[in-house]
Amino acid sequence: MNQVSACGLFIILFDAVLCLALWAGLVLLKCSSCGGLAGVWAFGAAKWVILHVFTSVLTDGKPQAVLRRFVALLCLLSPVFESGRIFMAPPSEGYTGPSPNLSMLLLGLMSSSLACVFWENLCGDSTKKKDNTKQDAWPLLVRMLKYFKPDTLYLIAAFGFLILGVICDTYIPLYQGYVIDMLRGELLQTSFCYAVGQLALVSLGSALFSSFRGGIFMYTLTRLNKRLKHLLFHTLLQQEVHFFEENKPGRLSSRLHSDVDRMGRTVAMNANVLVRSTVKTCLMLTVMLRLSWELTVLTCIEMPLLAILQNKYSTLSKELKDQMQDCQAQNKDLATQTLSGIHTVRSFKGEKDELRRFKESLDRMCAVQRRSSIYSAVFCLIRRLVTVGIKILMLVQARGLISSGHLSIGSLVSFFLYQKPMSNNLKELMYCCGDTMSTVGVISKVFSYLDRTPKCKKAGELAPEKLEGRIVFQNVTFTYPSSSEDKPALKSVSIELRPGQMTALVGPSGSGKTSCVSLLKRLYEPQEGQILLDGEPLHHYEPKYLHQKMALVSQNPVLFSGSLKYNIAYGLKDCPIEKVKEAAKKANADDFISKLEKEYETDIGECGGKLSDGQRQCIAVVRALVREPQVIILDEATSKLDVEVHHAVLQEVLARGRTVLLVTHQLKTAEKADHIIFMEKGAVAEEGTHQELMAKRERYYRLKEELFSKLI
Ligand SMILES: Nc1ncnc2c1ncn2[C@@H]1O[C@H](COP(=O)(O)OP(=O)(O)OP(=O)(O)O)[C@@H](O)[C@H]1O
Repeated sequence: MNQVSACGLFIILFDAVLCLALWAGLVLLKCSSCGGLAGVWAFGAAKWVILHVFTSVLTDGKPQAVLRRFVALLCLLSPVFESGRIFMAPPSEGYTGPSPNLSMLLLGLMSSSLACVFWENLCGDSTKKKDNTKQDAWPLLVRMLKYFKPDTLYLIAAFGFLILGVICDTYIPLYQGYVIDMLRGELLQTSFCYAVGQLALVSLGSALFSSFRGGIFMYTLTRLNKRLKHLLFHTLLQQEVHFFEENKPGRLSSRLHSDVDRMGRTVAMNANVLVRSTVKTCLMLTVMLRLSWELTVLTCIEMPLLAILQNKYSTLSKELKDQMQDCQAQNKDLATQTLSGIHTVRSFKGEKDELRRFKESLDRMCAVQRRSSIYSAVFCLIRRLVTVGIKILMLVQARGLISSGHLSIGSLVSFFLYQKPMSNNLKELMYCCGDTMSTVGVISKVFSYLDRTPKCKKAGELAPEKLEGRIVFQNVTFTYPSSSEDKPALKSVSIELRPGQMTALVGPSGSGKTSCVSLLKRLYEPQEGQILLDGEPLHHYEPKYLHQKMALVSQNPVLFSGSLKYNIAYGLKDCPIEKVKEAAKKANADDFISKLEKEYETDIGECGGKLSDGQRQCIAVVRALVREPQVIILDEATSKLDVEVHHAVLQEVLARGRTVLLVTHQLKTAEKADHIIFMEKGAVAEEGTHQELMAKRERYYRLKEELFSKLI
């Protein structure tokens, strides 16, 4: 930074020398002008080249961007200023160019240096960051606009009404000024009535077109939201199970609802504001320049100052908005988790802990909100100060113009009537740019979900009419995506499940039983080895067919709110009630269902909360049976059933030569199994019939006892 300041100082000195040389030359040659505006621009351009070379020499050919900007400012400020002066000067006055004046030289140097310092301090640091954001933002915004394609006609109508409304809006203050000027008694009554008529017409047009525009925009936005939410939900449902382990439901639901709403609203509303404010600003600027260019220039000075302020504020508030969103998602997750697990929280007396965690999360959110409100207050204060200062200058200028007869009172009133909406337009423009940029984060997150390709194998098409149900695990090794690679849940597991037989997977907690089931249901894919169903790899089968032919009943089945029939026939198209009843009878569930008030139409409440654990398991068994599967997996599925129901279920599932896989912790609950596979630490430890394994176990305990007694 010091090196940049030193170079800047040298550049200023060199520039002063160049300017002095020019003016000394002019004085010596007794030239009264430097060649008019063309001369000023030519000198500016020549100076730019010389200063650029000088800066390159100073910085060994690698001038910093800030120095390049400073050089450009030093060389171009004077020509731009002089061009402005000609443009504003009355046409009668001839232009001879700037006079050789030392104070003008100093003024030019000072204003360039101040402008440079002001710009670099306020915007310099973030320029690079912003450039990147802008680069990322454009493709996202363009892509977002593409989602409006099906609503093109609505949009054309809405923007058409918008432009018509804006045109009418713009002329309202002008006609108000005319009406005020017509109030003087000496003017004709008809002229007054004509002016009032014009005012009424544009006011009516403005109201009519604006309401049409608003209605059509809202309708278009609703359609867009519906489309985007549908698309996002569809994409989410395609993702593999691991995705849902990484992304909490609260966060996904927040993306699906608030984020999609926000991105649609922001882009649609801001496009609306952008067009409206741009058209309005151009029209108003034309009318204001016609009324008084001096007052217009003063109004325009306010704009860059407010723009810089707004820019800085938008960058800061974008960061805070992102933080705020994360805090909100975290809060939502915490609340959902606690409320949905209220039974566990209550039974462990965890209310205090949960309350403390929730309060900590709220505190974090409050801290972000506090920072946001401080920034907002400081921004408001500075903005107000700038606005008031400019207003005072305008009043002083207006007094001079009225007393010299260049401005009428009606025109001044019209001007002031334009001034407020004009600065509002600019504020809206700046706000909508900032707001759009701050929504880019949200848009990119939603798009990242939309673009995500599920990490599942391509769905197969195999759907044979007849399925035997022979399942073979061939050297299957599997590690959960969220686990480290050296901790596989299954290590080279090779097992066979035969049709017409019940095979039991027995083992202690964490031995890998559920992992086998998850692979069978294709919730995950093994890293090594393969699983064959009737000799074909599982992923060759059509997913819907596979899940229908291979039904899972888990220990804690998930039921949905709705009727019993809806839950039993879940995912099946046109499943008649007779079929549902038949399956319920097989699982001994028909008895308790027929005693319910509305039988199969009874609403079982949120997550089946109105049923007992055993009844929920029973419904899960019926849900599996109604699909008429060839393979049934019972993962501790009958642990909460009565003994008779348990036996009835086992008998039923074994009927029709089905392949049955029973998953249990204890050997004794697997006594009905034809074949038992004992698992330990993710591998098959032993295999055999119930008697064989029990005999082995008895031998093992006997040996242990003998050894123990010998030792004693
Ligand atoms: N979603 C998961 N992410 C990471 N690791 C997991 C996940 N689920 C299970 N594991 C790990 O995989 C290993 C095998 O777990 P698995 O659930 O298959 O055992 P299990 O025999 O079914 O246990 P239990 O009888 O208690 O259900 C364990 O070490 C466990 O920590």
